[in-house]
Amino acid sequence: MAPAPCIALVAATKRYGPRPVLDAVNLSVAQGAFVSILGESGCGKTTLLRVLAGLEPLDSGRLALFGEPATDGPRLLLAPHRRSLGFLFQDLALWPHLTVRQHLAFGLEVRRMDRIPERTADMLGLLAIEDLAGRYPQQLSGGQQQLVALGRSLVVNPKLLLMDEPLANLDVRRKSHIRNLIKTIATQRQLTVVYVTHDHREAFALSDRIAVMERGRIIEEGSPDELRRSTNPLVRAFIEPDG
Ligand SMILES: Nc1ncnc2c1ncn2[C@@H]1O[C@H](COP(=O)(O)OP(=O)(O)OP(=O)(O)O)[C@@H](O)[C@H]1O
Repeated sequence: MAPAPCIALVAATKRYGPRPVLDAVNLSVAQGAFVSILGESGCGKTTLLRVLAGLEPLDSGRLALFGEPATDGPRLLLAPHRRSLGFLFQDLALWPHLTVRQHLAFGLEVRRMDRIPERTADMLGLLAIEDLAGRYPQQLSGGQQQLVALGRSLVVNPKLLLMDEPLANLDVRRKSHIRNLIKTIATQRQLTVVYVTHDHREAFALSDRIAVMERGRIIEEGSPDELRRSTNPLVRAFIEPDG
């Protein structure tokens, strides 16, 4: 039997006002897949991630994670900390009073995981930030802060990683460094990744699958090759903005 999809979202609808921000969204993501959600500002990408993380209930529709019911309409059946996921949101939310090492150790302590010093040291090494371990966020560059936030989301060994524009605000060199790092770690650990971006180049470079969102709906979903061949004018306009 095929393993349950990592994410099975069915008819997810969410309103803050009269117009739905998520409008009957269906999304199925296989375990180990790297999926980008591509769409313009305000189309509902962040809201979708928040629903997956369990930070937002739905008005209607349902979500299962790894075959386990997680959200059923307004009811959260699995709390965020029980969803085996890591997230990296646009606002990095680093804590001014914690050092880099303490940021990495924090999630391990909360989850009462073992071997905290070893796991912390391994993550510092993987991200090549050992020399920053004793620094506070205000003593780090933007790119270094981004690495700390990435480390904090990965150190707890999530099965699913949710990323909301993790490369925004970085210069080209740092962008490419962190993008390669994310892809390598995701492949090595067979992580399932949902990666939100409005940059089609990023989505095509990283993903196995891309879902294009427009006004709260997924208007097309497929492999990068399938999307390149799409005849949907909205999709074409999005992937060829200059063409
Ligand atoms: N808590 C909220 N209350 C009211 N409206 C909200 C709330 N959160 C989001 N919205 C609205 O829902 C819509 C979708 O927002 P969302 O943040 O999901 O979009 P997005 O695609 O992630 O945009 P961006 O790329 O700019 O981050 C927007 O019109 C936004 O103003």
